Amino acid sequence: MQSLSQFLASDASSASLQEVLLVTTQTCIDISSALKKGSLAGILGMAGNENVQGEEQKKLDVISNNMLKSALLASPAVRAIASEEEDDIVPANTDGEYLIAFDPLDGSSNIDINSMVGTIFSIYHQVGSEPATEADFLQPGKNQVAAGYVLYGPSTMLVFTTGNGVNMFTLDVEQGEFILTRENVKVDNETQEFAINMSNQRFWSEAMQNYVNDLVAGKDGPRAKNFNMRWVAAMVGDVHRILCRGGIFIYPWDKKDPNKPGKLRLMYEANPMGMLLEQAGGKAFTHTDRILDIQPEGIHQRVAVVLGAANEVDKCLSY
Ligand SMILES: O=P(O)(O)OC[C@H]1O[C@](O)(COP(=O)(O)O)[C@@H](O)[C@@H]1O
Ligand SMILES: [Mg+2]
Ligand SMILES: [Mg+2]
Repeated sequence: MQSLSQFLASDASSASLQEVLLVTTQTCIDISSALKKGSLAGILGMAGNENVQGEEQKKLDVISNNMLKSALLASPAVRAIASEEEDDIVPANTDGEYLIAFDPLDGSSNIDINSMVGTIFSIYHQVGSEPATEADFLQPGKNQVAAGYVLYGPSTMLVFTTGNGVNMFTLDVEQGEFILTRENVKVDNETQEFAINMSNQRFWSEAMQNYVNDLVAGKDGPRAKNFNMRWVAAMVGDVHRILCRGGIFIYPWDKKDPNKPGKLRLMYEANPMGMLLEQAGGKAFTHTDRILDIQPEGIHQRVAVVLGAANEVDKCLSY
């Protein structure tokens, strides 16, 4: 039974990257404990604010953001952070080597129904020698040195990569540490399961409507096989299912709100999940581009996402 710190020591990560990963994941253990208390701690419900993207913040969005922020800013290895719940980047230590972007609580609409949520993180090298600016964060996802998530489900799981494959850890609640429980996860090239929010169907491109119609047509349609559908409403839960048993996840471009051509955030959601999927042998694209190749224009940028089983992603894009 290998603990996270033992694993990291053998994973060829630098001491400072190990430090950043340990601080991040230890804070997620604290977030997990807070989530377990739920209503008893008076932490459910709305915070009464909006984030920079005009989304209403839940109390737990703010609590988990503040927990990660204060832990990471105190770590000497951290140069700056960027968060879905912060308007701007927050500089940390001038000698820090790493930039951390995170979605402190993904799927926060699930909190009030006691369903799956998670924390997603993405780590880059600081490039310049000056105090960090937003421009330092605007690196394509292929520059990530590590990426992962912590899923707060029936058990709390850590899934991450440092570019040497994807490994899964389960929180041992008694010991308060993550234990390696699944090594070198791979996603099958083929699948019969898709995830998309069907209620947006009328807003999608014609090509996306045709693709999903053909999935739903099952054995009687051009794909000649039946597909199952799942939607957790937390990307972290949908991606975890794909890493565990395969599938394709799509949050496509839609015309519902012209200011939001994609819903998911490039830096906090698409890039870290894209790196995980590629490391597991899958693919991650927008409608046209490999997600990890996108040159970000802003830290809160949104993109369309098609990720999962390699052959199914190719099939989707071929429409
Ligand atoms: O409301 P919808 O359309 O089901 O969208 C769900 C998607 O939105 C997100 O919840 C956005 O994440 P946040 O909770 O961090 O804003 C994704 O995790 C998820 O895939
Ligand atoms: Mg999210
Ligand atoms: Mg969030």
